[in-house]
Amino acid sequence: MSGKIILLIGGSGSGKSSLIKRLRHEYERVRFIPSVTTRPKRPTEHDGESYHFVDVKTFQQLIQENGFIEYAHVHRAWYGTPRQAYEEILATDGIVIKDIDPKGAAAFKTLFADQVITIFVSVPPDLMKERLLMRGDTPEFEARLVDYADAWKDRDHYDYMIENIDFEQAYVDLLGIISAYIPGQPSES
Ligand SMILES: Nc1nc2c(ncn2[C@@H]2O[C@H](COP(=O)(O)OP(=O)(O)O)[C@@H](O)[C@H]2O)c(=O)[nH]1
Ligand SMILES: Nc1ncnc2c1ncn2[C@@H]1O[C@H](COP(=O)(O)OP(=O)(O)O)[C@@H](O)[C@H]1O
Repeated sequence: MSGKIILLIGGSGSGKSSLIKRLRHEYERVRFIPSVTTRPKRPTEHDGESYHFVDVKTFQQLIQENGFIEYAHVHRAWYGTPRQAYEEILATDGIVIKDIDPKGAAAFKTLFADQVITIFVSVPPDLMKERLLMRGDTPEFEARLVDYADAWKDRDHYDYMIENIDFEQAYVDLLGIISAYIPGQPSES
């Protein structure tokens, strides 16, 4: 297996999804496989784009069928990485990017070792709070900030760290880390 998995770790509102969205827009060879979650869908989300939204019973069934590479309980919901789609990409020289919680990142490193590149996306807590409020996240808000404080303590465990204050700069920093792994040129769209 020669594919690469880029994992973005960071608190809610650190900008992981925005960085992934921009990268996918510019580099069509970078794949994104939506995870499966029991979290309620946000008004701006569509099923099958950011996530596949399922109920807890369906999630449990997928666990029993060995449908996940890893799964974890984060912020009151379950999240799982679909096994089949990942294994297909990893069997080729594909590149896949995803955001994941620290436990999931550790599981990926154990399973796929050097195929995995972990990047911690940091953001000052006051900006994070502002962005979450702008996104309309009021419930579970404090829990998300506490989780970020925990993740920050472990930031040295990751291969790289980028700071997302200015989005363009953060994106350039991300590209600087991963462009060597992206085959071909940016897409023209
Ligand atoms: N372990 C694991 N964590 C995931 C997966 N998908 C998303 N996450 C993480 O779950 C947390 C919550 O994600 P999300 O509901 O999108 O909230 P947001 O980070 O506030 O936008 C984040 O830390 C994600 O990186 C997955 O498949 N497995
Ligand atoms: N550098 C930035 N400056 C201002 N707003 C940002 C920046 N990065 C992300 N955002 C905004 O902050 C909110 C949370 O970003 P998002 O990418 O959803 O974070 P995450 O996926 O890490 O939870 C979104 O509304 C996004 O547009």
